[in-house]
This record gives sequence, C-alpha cells and structure tokens, in this order.
Amino acid sequence: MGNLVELLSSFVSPSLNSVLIVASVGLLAWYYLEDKVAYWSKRGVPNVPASKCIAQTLTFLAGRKTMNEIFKEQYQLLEGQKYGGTFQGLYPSILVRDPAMIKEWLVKSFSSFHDRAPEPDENVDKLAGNLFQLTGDRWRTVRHKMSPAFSSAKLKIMYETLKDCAEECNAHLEARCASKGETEIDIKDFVSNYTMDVIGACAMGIKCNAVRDPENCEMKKVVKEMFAVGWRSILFQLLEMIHPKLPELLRIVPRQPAVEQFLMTITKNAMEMKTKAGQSTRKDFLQILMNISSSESDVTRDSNEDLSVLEGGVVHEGPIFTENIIAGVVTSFLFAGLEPVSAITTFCLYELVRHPEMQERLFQEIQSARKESCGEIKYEDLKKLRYLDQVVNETFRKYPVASILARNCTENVQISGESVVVEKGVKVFISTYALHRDPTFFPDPDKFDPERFSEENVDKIIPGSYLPFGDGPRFCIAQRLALMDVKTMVITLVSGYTLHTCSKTVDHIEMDPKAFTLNPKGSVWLRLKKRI
Ligand code: HEM
Repeated sequence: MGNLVELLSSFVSPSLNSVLIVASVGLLAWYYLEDKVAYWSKRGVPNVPASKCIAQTLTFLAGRKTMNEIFKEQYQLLEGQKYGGTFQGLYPSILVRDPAMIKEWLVKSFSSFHDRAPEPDENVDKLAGNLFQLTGDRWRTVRHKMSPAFSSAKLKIMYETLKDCAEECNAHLEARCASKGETEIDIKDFVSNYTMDVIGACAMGIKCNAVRDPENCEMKKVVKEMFAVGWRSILFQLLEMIHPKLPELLRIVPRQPAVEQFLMTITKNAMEMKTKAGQSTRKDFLQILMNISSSESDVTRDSNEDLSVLEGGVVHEGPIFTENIIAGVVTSFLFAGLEPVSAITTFCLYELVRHPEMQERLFQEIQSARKESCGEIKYEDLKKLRYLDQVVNETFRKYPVASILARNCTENVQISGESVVVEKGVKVFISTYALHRDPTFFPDPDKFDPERFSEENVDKIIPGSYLPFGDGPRFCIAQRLALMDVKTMVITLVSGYTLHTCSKTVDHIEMDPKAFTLNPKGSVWLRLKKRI
C-alpha cells in the first residue's frame, strides 16, 4: 500500500497530491454521513431529518428552546404516525407516539428495552452506579433490593418526616405573616427548600435546614450545580452527538468534578457516622443500602409492586453494593427527589391561585377530613382526599415534570405487524409532554381541569397516554413517596392560608430552557393570606 502511494505520488505534483487526499477523505466522510443520515429513509420509516434534529439540539444547547418543546415539535412533525425515526446527533433513535405501542414497549416487550442507555463506565463517572443509569442484571438486583424501601410501612414512617418538614414551613410562614397577616413569597424557592429538607432526611437521614437557613444550605447549592447547564454539559452533549461513547473515551462527565467529590464525601461521612452510631432503627435510604451491603437487611418485599418481570431475569450474584453504588443510588434519590417534586408543587399552587373555586373546594375537603380524624390528617387519610388527588393528577397531566422517557433497545426487535426491525442500540423516546398536551387524548389541553380525573371520567383516559411516572418495571420507584410529598405541602398551605396573586405573579409560567426537567423559569411569586 505504501509503495502504491509513493508510485502515485511520483506522477502528481505535491499540491495535486494534497487535493487528492482531501477529496478522498471528503468523499469517505460524505459516504459515512450519507449512510448515517439516510438510516430511516433507507428502511422506509417516516422520520424527522437528521439535519433538523441536529439544528434542534443546537437550539437547546444555546438555551433557546426547552428539550420538551423540541420533542413536542418532533411529535407534531410525525403527526398521523404511530412512531417515527429521529436522530441523536448522527445516531438513529425512535420517537413513539402511539399509546398502545408505548404500553407494549414499556411493559410487554420490556426484555428488549430494559435499559435507558448503554452501560456507563463507572471509572469515568463515579456516580453512574445509580438506578437511572444501571443496566441489565445489576439494575435488576438494585431495584429489587431497593423497592421495599418504598413499601406502605416505610412510607408511613416517612410521612412523619414530611409532616415535620411541613410544620417547619408553617412556622416560617406564620412568622412572615405575623405583622400583616399575609406575605408575598417566591413559592418556587420556598417549596424547593421544603423538598430539600424532606429528601435530605429520607435519603440520608440528614437535616439540611434549607427552610430555616437557605443561604447556608450546602446541599442545595450542590444540587443546583448538578442540574446547571454549563460548558461541561454542553460539551458532553456535543461529543455524544458525534458518538455516544466519545465523552467516556475522553473521560468527560457532564458536571463539575467538585460536585461529584462533594457527594461522594458526604455519603461516605454519613455512612461512617451511621456505622459509629451502631444499628439504627431509622430507615432512610442510605441506612437501607448499608444494611443490604452488609447482608443484614431486614427489608421485606413490597407487596404493592409487581416484581415478576424483575424476577424473570437473573438477579445479579456477588457484591454489587459497593461504596460507589451506594453513593450513586443515594445521590440519584437526592436529585430525582428535589427538582421534580418542587416543580410540580409550584405548578399545582400556581394553578390553585388561578382557580380560587378549586382552592376553596380543596380546603373544604381537607377540613372535613380533619374533622373526621380529630384535627389531624394521618397517612391513612391521604387516600380519602379524592379531590386533592384529582388536582394533583391534573397538575401532572398539564406539567409532566419528568417529561421524556428513554429506553435503549437491547436486542433486535421486529415491530408488530411490520417488517421494520428496531436494531440493538437504537434509542427509544416517549414525550409525555407532547402526549399530555395532545388534544386527541386530552381535549382543550391548556385548560387546567381536575374533572378529567373524576370517578366518572378517569376511565376515559387512554392507557399509555398519561405517564407522569413512566410505566413498566422501570417506572418511578418513588412514585408514592413523590405523591405524598406534593400532597403534604399542598395540604399545609391550603389549610393555613388562602393563596392569591400579587403584583409580581406572572400571567403565564415560562419554562426554563436550561432545565432538563419541566421547571418554571425564574421565580413564581404568590401572596399568602393567613386563614383566621
Ligand atoms: C414529582 C416527582 C417525580 C416524578 C414526576 C418522577 C418521574 C419519574 C419518571 C418519569 C421516571 C422514569 C420512568 C420510566 O422511565 O418509565 C422516574 C424514574 C425514577 N425516579 Fe422518579 N419521579 C419523581 C420523584 C422521585 C423521587 C422523590 C425519587 C427518589 C426518592 C425518584 C426516584 C426515581 C428513580 C431512582 C428512578 C429510576 C428507576 C429505575 O430506573 O428503576 N423519583 N421518575
């Protein structure tokens, strides 16, 4: 080969030589790119062209559009299709639109779509050993062992923690209302402090003091950093667009190393403190993980969760609850538990301000539950609050905070009734934001209407069209905790205060284009008036 190049070179001038080399490289690159971008067209699959997808991702990275809007645009471009091809950079992915197909892929065909992404390299990303990112049997084992942490018995204990945190919020608000009987407040920030206290206590058994002393809450700062879209996360995504494994090869993680360091250290310190303190009766997530790790777990199977699919596979043998896995799982709970819960609570309170009649109906419902329960809303009473359930469900419909579901195709699968084969490695996306705002499934989607979830109407919702917590064996492990968390805060505020607009309340909440979840942009101001 070397001789051939030399021979050819002797016939052409050096400048012609360079032109030939550049042209050949260009031609090869063209064939490579052409093959990539024509992936779906060659297979006869309707698709959003790669050029459009790349342009959309760049608008997200430039902070001009939210990821939800982009997926909604793609969903609309594929109008009339059950699914369609899209691209993540140069790599093919599928956006599923049809609720029946969504159900099938998330639930029935789970064995072909059991991961969210290919297995990460934990040597590069030390926190990658968490439930979101774990794959295959290791995910199966961790999920199986962690599920009992969300059983009814454990939730009942956590409810007491939630109530303590809500009490602290109430004391803070009462102090603010002391002179005038009312106060104006950035409810987004306030609720996020409450959520920080709750999740710090539930995840690690630590007191974050975010409500009492927000300025000095280190954990809150770190969580903010974790979610911030900075140059690292932008670079990470640009590299991923070229090749999904490129960031890993270049040892780039989407967050600052200091964040990782802080979280590893705080988990390690908390573990050391717990070990020193001896066997604790507290059942925060870290304690449960430590118990599993030392094979002293006293957790029992949660009868409410169907683990049959999990049990269908091989449960991983051998020690997997390493320090990194424990840190990964527990910190993923911190992140999963903070932004979505505080965002949904904020949206819910904002809608209640916009709909005073709903606020009043909710207040009456809570009051009568209190009367029946000697003045206190107990864990068991939560399920009696039907209207609260409707209001919260409708908030999740209009604002599905975790609005994009992702799966990685783990083996070639033929689409039912079609010749198209989804190849191993193709990413699958579901935009709950687009589904929840599709008038086919939810008429007049911009209207906040809790009646969609009334006893008479709830059965009209098409299975697979309403998925605030995902579906199938990988649905949100903490769904019931999240609902309890949101409801406790709403009960506290609606019971003690009437919620109103103030001069700083916006007419329409804009979404933060820099957030990965659906999150209000900027502050959300409300006026709280103490009930007498
Ligand atoms: C409003 C609150 C929340 C919402 C809307 C929400 C939503 C979701 C969604 C949509 C998924 C993906 C499901 C799927 O792919 O099918 C998920 C997964 C997950 N969530 Fe949540 N979540 C919330 C709160 C929480 C909390 C409080 C925690 C932890 C304490 C948590 C922990 C997790 C974990 C660990 C997963 C990954 C589960 C797995 O892959 O096995 N989430 N959540």
